[in-house]
Amino acid sequence: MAAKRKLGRPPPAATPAAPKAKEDDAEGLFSSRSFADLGLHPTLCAHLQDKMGFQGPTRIQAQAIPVAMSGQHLLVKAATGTGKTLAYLAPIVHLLQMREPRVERTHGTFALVIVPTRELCLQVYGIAQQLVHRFHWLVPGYVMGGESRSKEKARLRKGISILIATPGRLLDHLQHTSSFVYSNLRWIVFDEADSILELGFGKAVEDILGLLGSRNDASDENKSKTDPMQRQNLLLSATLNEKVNRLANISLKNPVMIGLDEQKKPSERSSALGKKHTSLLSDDEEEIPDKHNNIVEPAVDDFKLPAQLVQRYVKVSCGSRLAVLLTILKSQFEKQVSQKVVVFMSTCDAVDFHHTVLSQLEWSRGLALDTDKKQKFLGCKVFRLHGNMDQEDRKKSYLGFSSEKSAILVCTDVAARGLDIPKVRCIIQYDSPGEASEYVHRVGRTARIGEKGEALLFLQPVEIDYLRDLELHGVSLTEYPFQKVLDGFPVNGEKPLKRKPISLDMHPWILSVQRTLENYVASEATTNKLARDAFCSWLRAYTAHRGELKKIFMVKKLHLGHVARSFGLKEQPSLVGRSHQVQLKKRKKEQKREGQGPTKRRKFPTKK
Ligand SMILES: Nc1ncnc2c1ncn2[C@@H]1O[C@H](COP(=O)(O)OP(=O)(O)OP(=O)(O)O)[C@@H](O)[C@H]1O
Repeated sequence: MAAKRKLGRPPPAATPAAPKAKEDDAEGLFSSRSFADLGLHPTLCAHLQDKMGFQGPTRIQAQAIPVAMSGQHLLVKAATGTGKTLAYLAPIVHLLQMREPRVERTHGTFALVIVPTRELCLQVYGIAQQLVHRFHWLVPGYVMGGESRSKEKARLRKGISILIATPGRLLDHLQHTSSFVYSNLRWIVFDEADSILELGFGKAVEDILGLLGSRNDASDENKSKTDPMQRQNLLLSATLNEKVNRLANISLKNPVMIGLDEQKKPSERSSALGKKHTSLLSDDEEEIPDKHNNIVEPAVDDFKLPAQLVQRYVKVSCGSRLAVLLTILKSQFEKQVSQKVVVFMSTCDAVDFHHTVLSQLEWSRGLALDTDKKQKFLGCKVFRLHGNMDQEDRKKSYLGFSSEKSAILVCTDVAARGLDIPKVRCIIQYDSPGEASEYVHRVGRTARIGEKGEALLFLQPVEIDYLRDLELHGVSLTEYPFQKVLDGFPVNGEKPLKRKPISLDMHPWILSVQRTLENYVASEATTNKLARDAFCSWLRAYTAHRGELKKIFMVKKLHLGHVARSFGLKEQPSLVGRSHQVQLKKRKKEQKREGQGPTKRRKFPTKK
């Protein structure tokens, strides 16, 4: 056991190589060290243990905290839900609380944490608030899109020691809030660094680093505004990519790397970093640093997923997708009343439509035809979350779902990054995520910090090659036993005794759910409009898959009548808008070229 350090004594300087938690077993989540062993202040250690319930650091924390306290730049890649937030916040709080003279609000901002989404901003702010509980002179705060600028200005004027921010709003304040003091800035943290760049904040990040004088290639004029010698930058994510390389090249000097390429010698790293500064704006190959300049290897990378996560896929034909989703959710909540499920969709309109269906669809119990007594198909609360909601609704939804014991959250990828919602048991990816890294973050909302978790990916038979793409990243899924789930449901009040093999689309239960769904969508004008809008936006999103994925998610292989069916529509809505017309023309041209006639459309049984 390492000797305990004295109060206030600076921690020893770390070596460039990340210190390994020697006593830890290789696969375990937790380190065998204590927080005190890592050099954290006793008051902070006591608070972590007694008030936050953390008995000891996770392995990633045991590796990162001493390095962060040593003042070195840091690049961390670690699986979702392994405690990366504390890995950077605890050392910041530790170092700030012991600062002499004591930190005051008029000193402005010392630590800046940049995050990609508003919900993550609130979440990190919440953790910072807990951590400073015993150090009342440290003030955390946040600025983010959707909030009142003038109120934020007032808070910045008063002074915020640890500022959590989304990039756009931060840049806005850096440019327009003259009372924002950042001359004492010591830390810049990029949490979910790859996502910040993927979401198109590259230019904002460049401007932020420029204004803060924190680019390796900053002009002398900018550098003199602050004290870059004191600056420490940290980049973290469960998935790092080529773009992060560029950000690392711009903002990190001789970083210690944790969780990636640990064999690479420090000398290689430093020479790599010093050589070339690249832009965060372009995907142009020219801009990509050569292999020797890379911090994050560009090769296909294995993603680390929580070992206890059960990952499965269900193969469903397009027309039955929604009936199958409803059936799976029903079965999940019947098996276990108290649980939380997150369902990922590709577009905001799809979230709005499915949220309405999941929360409002009614049925006659057992799908018996002779009873008028209707009840909700799913009994639990359903929340929604996407980027087009207004800020108040977004906050309510996120906090509402977080505090429920039993609920469903229907959301876009706005909820995929970093969110730590307690007790989420199952992640359903109803629409495929596209990039494998997004898959990792979506499923990472469950099985956090050693808890159990399940993930289920919906795939159409024509999309099944996506499994191979995931396998390239070390992610492998097994098939979900949906037939068994179906067998558990009664039809016309009875569970069929002996079952002959029957196709899923023709199964009486699925047909009945589909009928219920279509009648509901047809009878409710608002839901019908939601369904049509969702249909159009879903198709647009489907055509937007990038690169290699275009070969798997091919819009020309879709039967639009079946797609309509998956939105509870009896007929395909007319596709308005230029992009659809272009798409249709393209489809026809391609069919002609391939010598096919228009796809034969199968008729579905009409409803009575
Ligand atoms: N040392 C610890 N002991 C117990 N629980 C911890 C510890 N550190 C963090 N946690 C808890 O683990 C959960 C996950 O932490 P956190 O959100 O920081 O993970 P993460 O690695 O940032 O995940 P993601 O990559 O998804 O953002 C949180 O609920 C947090 O409170």
